[in-house]
Amino acid sequence: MLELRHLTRDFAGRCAVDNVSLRFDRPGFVGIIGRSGAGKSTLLRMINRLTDVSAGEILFQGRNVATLRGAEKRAWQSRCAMVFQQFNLVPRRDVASNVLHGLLGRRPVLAAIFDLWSEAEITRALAILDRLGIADQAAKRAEALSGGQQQRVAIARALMQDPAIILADEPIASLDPMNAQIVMDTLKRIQTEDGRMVIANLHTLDTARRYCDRVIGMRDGRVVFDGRPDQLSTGIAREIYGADASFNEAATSTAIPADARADADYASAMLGA
Ligand SMILES: Nc1ncnc2c1ncn2[C@@H]1O[C@H](COP(=O)(O)OP(=O)(O)OP(=O)(O)O)[C@@H](O)[C@H]1O
Repeated sequence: MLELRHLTRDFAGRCAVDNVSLRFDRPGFVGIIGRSGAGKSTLLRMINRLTDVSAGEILFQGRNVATLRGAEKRAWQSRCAMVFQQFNLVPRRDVASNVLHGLLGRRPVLAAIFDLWSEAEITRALAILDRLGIADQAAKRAEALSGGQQQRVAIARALMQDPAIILADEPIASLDPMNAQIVMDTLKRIQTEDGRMVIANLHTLDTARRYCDRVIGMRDGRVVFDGRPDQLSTGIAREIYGADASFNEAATSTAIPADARADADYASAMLGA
């Protein structure tokens, strides 16, 4: 489905991503972990073409998308929607408009300038918000919502693009544990129910272990681990994070409660599950 071949990115002589080759044969929930500066964001941003590649190929269904330009590049960007740590919504616009903005890459310029959405598009945006448990927020300004709600709006905007892949760059790093859980549960649900691929940069090991089918560990721009979460031993984690014998897993914990029934119930209620 997606293959990265010898993907490399240099910034002024410094190699942020160094000759990374990875295959993603089927949709799954992939977590990328590593210390700050390991190259996780640069890797995701290259896949989405927000950052140009210095060398290498990004093959999606056999076609190299790393060299696309103009409309073809925008079409690829709608196939692999990004979700960011800071949500990147338009704060003063209402929630429904923010979700509809997911269609901007596909619209004629004039229709986009005047926000000319069809009834079918509006109905779809509201249905997505409903699915994510935030339909009642549709008319509010995005800035009036909590961080967790804003991130779900960002996910709804991504879904509006009907992407094959969702690239999430530290999607829960700005959220408290309860909201972090709701957002991760939302991404997981989208992955399993829709069969979309989710690739998420995660800053904590426990989240990667809990949600991912596959974990990729990066260090200094290179892939140093690629396996199942149960293969992520403390020793391997040490290697990924470059920590010495004093490495303590708790230091990489978001503290999403591992077994908190009340939180799980709350999350399910919020998701309308
Ligand atoms: N636009 C840029 N210009 C110059 N250097 C950059 C740029 N973007 C990233 N880098 C450098 O590339 C390296 C990898 O950064 P990147 O943000 O990809 O790492 P990361 O693993 O996502 O870290 P973090 O979790 O802190 O975001 C770092 O040394 C960073 O300073």
